[in-house]
Amino acid sequence: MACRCPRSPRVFLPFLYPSLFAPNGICRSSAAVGGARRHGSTEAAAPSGEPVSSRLNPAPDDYSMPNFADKAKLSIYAGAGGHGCISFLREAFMDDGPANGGDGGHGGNVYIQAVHGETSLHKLARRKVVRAGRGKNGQGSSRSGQRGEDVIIAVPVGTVVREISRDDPEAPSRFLRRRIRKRGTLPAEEGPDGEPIEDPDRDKWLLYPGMSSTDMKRVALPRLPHRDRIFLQPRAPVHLDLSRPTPRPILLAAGGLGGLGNPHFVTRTTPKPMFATKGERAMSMEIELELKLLADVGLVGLPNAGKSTLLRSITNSRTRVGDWAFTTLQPNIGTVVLDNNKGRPALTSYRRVSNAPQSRGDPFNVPTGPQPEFERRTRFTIADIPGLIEGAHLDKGLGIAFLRHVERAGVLAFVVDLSAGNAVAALKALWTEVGLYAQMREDEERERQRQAVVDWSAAAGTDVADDTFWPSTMGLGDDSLPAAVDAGGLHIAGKPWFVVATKGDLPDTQANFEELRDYLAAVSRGEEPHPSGVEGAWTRDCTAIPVSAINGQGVDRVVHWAVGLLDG
Ligand SMILES: Nc1nc2c(ncn2[C@@H]2O[C@H](COP(=O)(O)OP(=O)(O)OP(=O)(O)O)[C@@H](O)[C@H]2O)c(=O)[nH]1
Ligand SMILES: [Mg+2]
Repeated sequence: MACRCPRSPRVFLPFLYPSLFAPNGICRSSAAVGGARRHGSTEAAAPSGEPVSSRLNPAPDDYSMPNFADKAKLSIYAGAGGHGCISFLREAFMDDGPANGGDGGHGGNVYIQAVHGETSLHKLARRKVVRAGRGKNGQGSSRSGQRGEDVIIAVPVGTVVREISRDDPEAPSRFLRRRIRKRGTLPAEEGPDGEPIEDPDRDKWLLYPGMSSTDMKRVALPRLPHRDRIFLQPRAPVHLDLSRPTPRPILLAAGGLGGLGNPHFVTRTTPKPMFATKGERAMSMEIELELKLLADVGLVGLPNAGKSTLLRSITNSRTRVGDWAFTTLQPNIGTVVLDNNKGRPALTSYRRVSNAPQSRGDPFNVPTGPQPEFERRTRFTIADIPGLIEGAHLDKGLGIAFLRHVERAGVLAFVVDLSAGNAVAALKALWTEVGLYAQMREDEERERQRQAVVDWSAAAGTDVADDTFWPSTMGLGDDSLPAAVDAGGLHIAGKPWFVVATKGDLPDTQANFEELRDYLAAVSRGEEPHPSGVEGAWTRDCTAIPVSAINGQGVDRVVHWAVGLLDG
């Protein structure tokens, strides 16, 4: 019986209806599979004329697609402190015993920690709200309330955390209290008509519920005792660049202090205090998380150039491959194993181990004895991102935002299809987009730094003492962007790079390759400017490696060359 599925344009079929191409698909027709999927493929054909699927030339439905998100916005709420308790001992023959109200428990803190094993922010993007536990109220018989539960937000290594806003309801009264402590009393001009303004701490007290309203008005409350915070709230705005795993969680929002029970206020004149303090209200914060994958080599290319096939050919990745543009819709990371510790390594490579102190204010930079300067590299990672098209910076195609995942790569590999027009023009177009992306990032970073100069400390509820302890901007990586903010695009153009010329197996590609090779030789000699046009960019040894990734030919050279550049 004839297939009842309409014959759509071949290019879109596998993308929209991969099930039609499944080995057991209902409407699978050999014409559709053989024709739509293969673009100039040189693979062996079965006697029926249908191409043989292989790992490097897989069916469109033969791929793995883990959940992935590289951005997330979170509202985080620290826990409020539990209230102190007003209670008196009651026992047989003692109906009016001493005060024995317990203290309230402190609120839970919210921390963040970069850990290996996390690869995406999709769970956090869905979660949206993170709340630490509230401290429990104190109880009679001097029983203190339980502390609220802490929450640790686990993020992948490579995550940048930015504070958007914070709300600390305790900040104004903490600020006033600090001034009172400094000057002894509130300045007269701060009250209306020169009257001293009402005690800002009045609403911090809990009064015994059995008191009459007149007693409540008349009760003489002592001065709120000064209490040091156990956890110092980081200064606003928080900016963390977690480009390494953090050995300990980093505090984002500190929980409120628990209230004090009535025994704290026993004095000779007030032996039976009918009051206790409330727990502090919790602070909340809006943060933005941005994941910049940390791969050693980043693949950059036009759509359909063969990036994913190349990744499959040198790693065990199961990224999707297809003969249409934008097959890849999210970044994929593959690992090239140089030494699986089972015999002779494929390649001997050493990577430099940084002994230098980590950048600005890293509180975890505890030297742990002498370290070797080099260590053996047993593997390296490659990131494959969606294809870039000309005008991607104007949001054409999938835009240029995915370049953030190769921004921190040690080496860039430009993948150019030799069968798809002039390779030199393609390379220049790619570099133009990369250059514009670099410019955009630097502008963004400059703007962010300009905003961070504003002193938010009083209004934002910062604990003054923590200025000395915790810088608002902390980079845990040597390559964090702020250092390169005035780099004029060099933070990307300064990286070592090379070109992988794919589909070399197709006819009439040799002349194209030779033109590309001659152009790169001229760039290396300094006769041609760097394709991005950036002054001082890396042009030391620009080369093009011809490969036929679909047949696995020439790809070993890509690995060797990449390792050579990574080793420096
Ligand atoms: N003949 C030949 N075809 C290749 C080669 N490399 C890839 N292809 C084919 O080119 C098409 C596109 O390959 P992909 O690896 O999906 O290309 P991509 O650059 O990842 O594409 P996007 O994900 O859309 O950016 C597929 O049909 C591959 O089979 C090659 O070396 N030779
Ligand atoms: Mg792809």
